Amino acid sequence: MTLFRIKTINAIAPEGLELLGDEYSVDPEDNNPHGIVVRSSQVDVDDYPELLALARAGAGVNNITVDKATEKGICIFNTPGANANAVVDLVFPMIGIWLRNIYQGISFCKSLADVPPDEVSGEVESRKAAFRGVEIAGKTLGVVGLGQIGVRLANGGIQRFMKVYGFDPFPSLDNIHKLFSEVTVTRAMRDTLSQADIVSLHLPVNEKTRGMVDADFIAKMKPGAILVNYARGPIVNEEAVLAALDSGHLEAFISDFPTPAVIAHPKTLTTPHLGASTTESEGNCSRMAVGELSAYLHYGNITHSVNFPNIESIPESTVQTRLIVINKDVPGMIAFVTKVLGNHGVNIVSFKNESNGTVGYNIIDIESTLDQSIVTELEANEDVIRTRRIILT
Ligand SMILES: NC(=O)C1=CN([C@@H]2O[C@H](COP(=O)(O)OP(=O)(O)OC[C@H]3O[C@@H](n4cnc5c(N)ncnc54)[C@H](O)[C@@H]3O)[C@@H](O)[C@H]2O)C=CC1
Ligand SMILES: O=C(O)CCC(=O)C(=O)O
Repeated sequence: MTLFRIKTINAIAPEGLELLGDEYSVDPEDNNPHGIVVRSSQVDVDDYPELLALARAGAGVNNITVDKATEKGICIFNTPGANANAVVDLVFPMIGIWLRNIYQGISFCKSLADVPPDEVSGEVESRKAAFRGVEIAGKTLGVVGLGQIGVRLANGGIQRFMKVYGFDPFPSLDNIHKLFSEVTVTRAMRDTLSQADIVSLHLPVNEKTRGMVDADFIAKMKPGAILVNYARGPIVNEEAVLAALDSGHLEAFISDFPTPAVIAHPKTLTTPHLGASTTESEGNCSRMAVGELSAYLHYGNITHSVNFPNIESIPESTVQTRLIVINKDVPGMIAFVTKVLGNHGVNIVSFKNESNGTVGYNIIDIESTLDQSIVTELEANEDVIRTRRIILT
């Protein structure tokens, strides 16, 4: 029997979707789903009246109306780290492609297709000097954003015999602990920028970082440095970058977010938002997204939400009803919920609460059914955002 309707948007790897059992329908055409799995397409949660949760199979959630979702009690997940290796696995080759003039070298080889066969090796040897490059080893890498991707990139730089500097204004302890000790973490961004031959961006786009890479940012970079953007297009002020490429202050701009002006510039290399596009990464993201979504839909448990607190509670076998109360994070809500339930003689087996400063989330296990009238009473409180009654079988 179908309990939950899932809508997929974009190509979601089957490895994850296959984990959903018979209780789920999965349909890209479903316009009234309980859950959504999406990659980079724009999603406005207002378009889905019964939506409970959305999982972004990836890291960035700038394509989703997260603030609206919070107001409506819709849980938004992402899949931290699931595609990080794929990004790192592309950024280093892209830097190498620029430094070693690979692109020009490949075009040159293609141009030899019409040359008589006995002349090809002569042409190769006599003209290859034009494509001489420089090595990654020995260069200094600056990583802006030491999250899942940034830490792997910084460590990868050390493994490639680079000097590595990194900056992050809000580093998580988990990520910092994974950094190799050879990486220098600077307290100010300018100290990373001023040291680096190659600056790579690995931070989210938000109201604080939109346009962050402007003329001032670029002026703090070493003359002749290379800028790499595999984070998000709008973090970079394109005009400032193009001006710096023209003046020579930047040697090159390597980006996953092509625009007409960037593509047209001779000192750029672009890929079509390919950072996460590997079989392995798509499988990882899909499996993680589906796991998060099903734990939420079945049990109300939360891991890796970007707008709700993390919380997990395993129900006792005697529990019949799991009541979820999602509320604004204001004082007195636990007392309010327990009072309403107590007034109606409801025996609480387990009460678990977490908050993230904006949303309070309560998992309340009950050994009986729960009347709709009690839920209605809870929902009448203006600080209650949403409730769910999950019947455990
Ligand atoms: N090109 C692609 O296909 C992909 C792009 N991305 C982009 O890369 C971004 C980073 O991904 P993850 O490392 O997985 O995320 P993450 O959340 O693990 O790390 C982001 C880091 O950026 C830091 N940060 C925030 N504001 C900052 C600022 N002003 N300056 C420096 N650091 C700042 C955060 O503190 C955090 O440590 C994502 O938000 C996404 O936009 C992610 C995956 C694939
Ligand atoms: O799913 C994709 O291809 C894009 C991945 C991405 O940009 C992200 O995870 O933030």
